[in-house]
Amino acid sequence: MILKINNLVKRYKDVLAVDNASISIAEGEIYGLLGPNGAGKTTLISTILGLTKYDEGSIEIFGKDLKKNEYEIKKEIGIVPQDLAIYLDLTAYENVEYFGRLYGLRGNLLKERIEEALNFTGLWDRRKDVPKKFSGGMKRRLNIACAVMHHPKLIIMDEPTVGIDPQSRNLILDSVVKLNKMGSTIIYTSHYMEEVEAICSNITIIDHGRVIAKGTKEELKSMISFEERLAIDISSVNFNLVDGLKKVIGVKECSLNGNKLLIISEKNANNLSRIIDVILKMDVEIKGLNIEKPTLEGVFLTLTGRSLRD
Ligand SMILES: Nc1ncnc2c1ncn2[C@@H]1O[C@H](COP(=O)(O)OP(=O)(O)OP(=O)(O)O)[C@@H](O)[C@H]1O
Repeated sequence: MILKINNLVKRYKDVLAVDNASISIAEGEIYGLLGPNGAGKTTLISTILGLTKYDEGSIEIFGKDLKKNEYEIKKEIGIVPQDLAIYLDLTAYENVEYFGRLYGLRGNLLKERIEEALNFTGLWDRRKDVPKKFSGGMKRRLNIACAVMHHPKLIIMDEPTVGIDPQSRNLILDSVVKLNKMGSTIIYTSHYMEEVEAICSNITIIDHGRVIAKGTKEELKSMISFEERLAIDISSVNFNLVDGLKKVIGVKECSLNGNKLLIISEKNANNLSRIIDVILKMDVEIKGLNIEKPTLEGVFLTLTGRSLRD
């Protein structure tokens, strides 16, 4: 395991920010930490980085106790914080160079890594510009270039796509996948479930400082996929249709709302072709069909009764 958090507790006076959390992350993963604002993601990350002291539990990184090996461990971690950590008066190139020197890189290796980091964040052509002239998304990308240019074993990204344009967002998501392929394990925190769904292999969902669910995307979704929902737009209303569809094996419920049929079937009913057959035999045309799949947002909603978004 690259990171092992056991029964971690962190209190800020009366606020229990992390409540007995246990998380294990294997090498090579893009691991998603998903939770709404205030769930405790940032606190969890600062304890992993040794920036915030915790009250109970333990943290092991690269198989070593964090408290006893903090300096050695931190050298191998790259952090992309929520707040920008770049120098607005230095050029993009000088910013990455500055961090490279801090990590102890010199000479040709330093030059290679600067070029690599600026290229894969899409900023090489803007290397001579100062970030004062950059958009929010470009500044965020420069932040990433600075944080990862030393090829750390573990990269922690704290909501790197909040409030930025879609082009920068896509570039950042692509660069996360590239960094992972280049050998880094990545912890990615977000409250955008579609991002976590797109890039993460394993996910922990936290709420009010507690781990409320963890597993692969499929495992999490199967927690709520005890039924399958199908919405069908039809050309004309035929009331015999609902009765006919209710007789199809596996159909639990069928209702008609205007020209839209909603059919709920048991999980793995495999009855789509039978359903279509029944509709077409009644001379009703199918205008559209949508199989509603379970989402991580749905998992969160089912477990907490609330949406992930503010
Ligand atoms: N320094 C602090 N002092 C007191 N309370 C704090 C402090 N930092 C965080 N908290 C509280 O701890 C809880 C967890 O906050 P945290 O910032 O870790 O959540 P988060 O999931 O990262 O949210 P966000 O996405 O908004 O950053 C919140 O209730 C927050 O108000």
